[in-house]
Amino acid sequence: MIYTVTFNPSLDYIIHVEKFRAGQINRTDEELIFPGGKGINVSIVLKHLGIESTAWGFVAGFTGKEIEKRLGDMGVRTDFIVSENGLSRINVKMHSDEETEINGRGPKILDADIRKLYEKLDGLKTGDVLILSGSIPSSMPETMYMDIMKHLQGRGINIVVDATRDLLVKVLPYHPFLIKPNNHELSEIFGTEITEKDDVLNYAGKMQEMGARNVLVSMAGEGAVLLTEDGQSFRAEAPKGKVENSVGAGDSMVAGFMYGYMQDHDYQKAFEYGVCTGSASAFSKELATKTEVEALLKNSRKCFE
Ligand SMILES: Nc1ncnc2c1ncn2[C@@H]1O[C@H](COP(=O)(O)OP(=O)(O)O)[C@@H](O)[C@H]1O
Ligand SMILES: O=P(O)(O)OC[C@H]1O[C@](O)(COP(=O)(O)O)[C@@H](O)[C@@H]1O
Repeated sequence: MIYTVTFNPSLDYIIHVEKFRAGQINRTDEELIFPGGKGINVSIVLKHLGIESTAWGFVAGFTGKEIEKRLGDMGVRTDFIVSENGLSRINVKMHSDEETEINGRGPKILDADIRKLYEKLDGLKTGDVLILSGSIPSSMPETMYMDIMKHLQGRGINIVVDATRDLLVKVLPYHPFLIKPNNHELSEIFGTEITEKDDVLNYAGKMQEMGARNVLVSMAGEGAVLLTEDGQSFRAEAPKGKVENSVGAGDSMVAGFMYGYMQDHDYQKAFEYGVCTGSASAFSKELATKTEVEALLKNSRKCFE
């Protein structure tokens, strides 16, 4: 069974403003609202690909209720912990000449809420997949993901981590099955700009030396690279298409990779599904559907040569 954990779910409010001017009144010409947060997006895309998962995490207030309701309408199974403190955030994604994002801090999560999460984690079984994804509310320690991995050590659970900076670096000694930084996040970790695929692979290798098993690095419109625990490396150009909304492309990539991997444990296939699912989401207003992913896979063979 697959479980995703989203510490800081959101309602993603996606707006289009023809010409955004800072410091002035701007008006939108299109508004969309979706449940979001990285683990939640992974659960939605897995559902689109035909795989059931359960979305765990913390929700609060009326926004939290709306997130839960919308996921239920999509057929995504949720088992959230309802926090009595504040509101789940609304993250604004503005498309104008550029894409601008303002992500909220999120509600305060109490120790009692965290204990409830650990009760759920204690029910995990050998072979389960746990996907820890996204930021944590600012009230929580940067050791949170590491603490969870430490707690689950030796239980045979495959853990995927998609997070930034310390939250990610601290889990490496606990050997996550997969990490998916983008090249900018990798650059932040190593304090140097990493843009070329050769360099990305080199730094992905350093993340492996620090303990990661498989390292998938996304590079938005430049594609991706993968370094596997059995010593293989893969590179891909990004499939070509018109970008409609790249929010959730990284999460879609994680879902696509896990879907591809679960077919027959083949890393090439996992990588191809990962890249094409990421791009299919970027080329669509909403998160990718299975039909969109498979059409892109068929038409993007050149990207993997
Ligand atoms: N502009 C784009 N054109 C084509 N594919 C894209 C584009 N942006 C993202 N993707 C696809 O989605 C994947 C993840 O995107 P990326 O933006 O790197 O992730 P994140 O959202 O985590 O930063 C990329 O590796 C690529 O396959
Ligand atoms: O938890 P964070 O890092 O603040 O990110 C939350 C945001 O990331 C998203 O999950 C999208 O992530 P990606 O574009 O990186 O795939 C949004 O749905 C959400 O608003």
